Amino acid sequence: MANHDTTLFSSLARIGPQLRPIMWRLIFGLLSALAASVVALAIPQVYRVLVNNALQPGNGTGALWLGTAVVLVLGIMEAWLLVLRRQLVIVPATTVETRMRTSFYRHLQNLSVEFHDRWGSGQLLSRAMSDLNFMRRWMAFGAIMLVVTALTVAIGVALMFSMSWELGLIFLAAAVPIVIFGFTFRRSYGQASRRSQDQAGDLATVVEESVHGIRVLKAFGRGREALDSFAGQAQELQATEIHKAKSLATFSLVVTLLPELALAAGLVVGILLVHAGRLDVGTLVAFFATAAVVAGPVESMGPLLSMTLTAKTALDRHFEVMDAESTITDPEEPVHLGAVRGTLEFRDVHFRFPDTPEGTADLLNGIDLELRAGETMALVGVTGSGKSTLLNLVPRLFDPTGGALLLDGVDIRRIPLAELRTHVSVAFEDTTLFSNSVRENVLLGAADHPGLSADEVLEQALDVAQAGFAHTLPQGVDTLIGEEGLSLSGGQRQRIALARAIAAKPAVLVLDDPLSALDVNTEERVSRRLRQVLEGTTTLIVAHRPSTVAMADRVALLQDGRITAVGTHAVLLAGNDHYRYVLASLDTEPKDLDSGLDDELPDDLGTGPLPVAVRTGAPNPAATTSKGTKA
Ligand SMILES: Nc1ncnc2c1ncn2[C@@H]1O[C@H](COP(=O)(O)OP(=O)(O)OP(=O)(O)O)[C@@H](O)[C@H]1O
Repeated sequence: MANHDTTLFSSLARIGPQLRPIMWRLIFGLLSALAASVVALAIPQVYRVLVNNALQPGNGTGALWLGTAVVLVLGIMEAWLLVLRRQLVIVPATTVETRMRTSFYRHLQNLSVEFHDRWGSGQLLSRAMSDLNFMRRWMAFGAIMLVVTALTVAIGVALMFSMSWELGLIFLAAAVPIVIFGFTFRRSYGQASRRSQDQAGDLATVVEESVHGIRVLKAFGRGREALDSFAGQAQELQATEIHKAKSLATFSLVVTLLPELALAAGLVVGILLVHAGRLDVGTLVAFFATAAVVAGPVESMGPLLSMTLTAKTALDRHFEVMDAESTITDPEEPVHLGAVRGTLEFRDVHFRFPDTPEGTADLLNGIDLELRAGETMALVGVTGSGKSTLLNLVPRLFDPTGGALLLDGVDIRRIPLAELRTHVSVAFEDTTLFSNSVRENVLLGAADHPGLSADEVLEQALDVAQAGFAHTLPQGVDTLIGEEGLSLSGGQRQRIALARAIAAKPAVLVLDDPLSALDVNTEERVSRRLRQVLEGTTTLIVAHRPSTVAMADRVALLQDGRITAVGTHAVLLAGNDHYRYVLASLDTEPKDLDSGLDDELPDDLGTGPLPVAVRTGAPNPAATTSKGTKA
């Protein structure tokens, strides 16, 4: 996944296309910083004239005042040019950062579940936030100052040579070890920088996971162990940071000390040259004033180089993600379904996870299953048999490694992804709610429905999922829920997630044990309403409880990667030993008892104006029309 062997220039060059729109402002920023340096270098030349002429005995004070005024004006110009650099680059640099962050986020959305299974969330978080922050600071300051510093040093050294080649040589001699040391510093600091950014990403993952799982950690009293493990990782990061700081300190020592030594040696040689009459005092003063101006940029070489190496690492890390290609892509020659009937066929479907060891049979090893339009099919199998995985294939969260899934006879890989996902709606057992209102969570996947307002769709979905409790929340359906909002019980969360799947009014509904956290009474009511709504919607539902199985028209038995039996509950119960065995092992109690007393809604609400057809096995014209419109 990670390519750590990129060169500094090849890595930094990758930001080129992002910079193109703001290139002119960056160039002007660079020119103003350069002009500030040139102005700073011009000031010593005024000293030279002052010392050689104005300060000579017998000369008037007029030249002294003029010289002082010129130095003052130059000083003000230098300060103004530095402010101008900031103003020129700050907006474009933050614009590039924002653009890159947004496209990073868009790319994350497009990457397959398989990618997200492999990457820690903290690694992605740190790449989206701190790495792009490093990159922006380098772009707005580091890159410009590195060029300006190099040019200032070059111009300053040329000026110093023009004043005295002997003294110039002394300073050049000091530069050689700095350059050699700079190369070794670059390599070792670059590696440490990479290590530290990766470790920071891992640490962010640990924080994210433990905040997410705080209840489990507390309940099992594992807070101490989690803290110890975190502290261990934090110390590793600290060690890397200390290593970085030490290495930067050594480099800074060299780049500060050598010019200082050169300055001392230059002072001795300079005075000897003045004594020998080969150098005038004004030039000697100007030489050392120039050396003082050049010393600043030379000393800033260390921090600037380290900033550049950190930016290189940040860009490498950014592009590692941006270069990852989604394995689940839109078809090159898409087929648009139009009105969807909702037949779903698994044809010799195979699936294995990429990390499955060689020689192991496929998890799904030749699934053949056909769901008729409008049919409710329960999927039953022992735990770990691959039921959830099979469900994930329907909205193409994973693609089969062999065989095909067909919706209305069309391979789903030939249907544009966005279109497929308007036809297929999902509710997972592990419910994810976003930090939004109930309304936004439920209407997340709901498209426009002819003749129905968003509020009506919301009400119907909440009603079917028996999620009327939402109206009793402090701000009703506008109450903020999810991670940063009100905490809901497991059963309440499940019902909101179920309402979300229903509100999308899909042709195919995929439900992964959606009622597992409900108490028996609520489950019974939800099941009854679901049965009414699901008429006309092809539904594949993983069942862990006999009551869920009872909702289905037919049951499919998943065994050893294959569908070994399909039939009604009664027929399978009478004639299939494995089915009886699986059923006997299914839960009869909810995993997270949710009393359901919070929403004692009348049971006889009727089906309301939901566009459902009477169950005939035939397609539901109303539902089909709305889906056709979405397509
Ligand atoms: N992302 C993944 N990478 C690798 N293996 C996985 C991944 N997700 C699931 N598995 C493995 O695939 C197998 C089937 O998992 P799956 O969740 O589909 O089973 P299931 O029948 O739904 O189980 P349950 O009834 O317990 O929910 C398990 O052995 C699981 O460890």
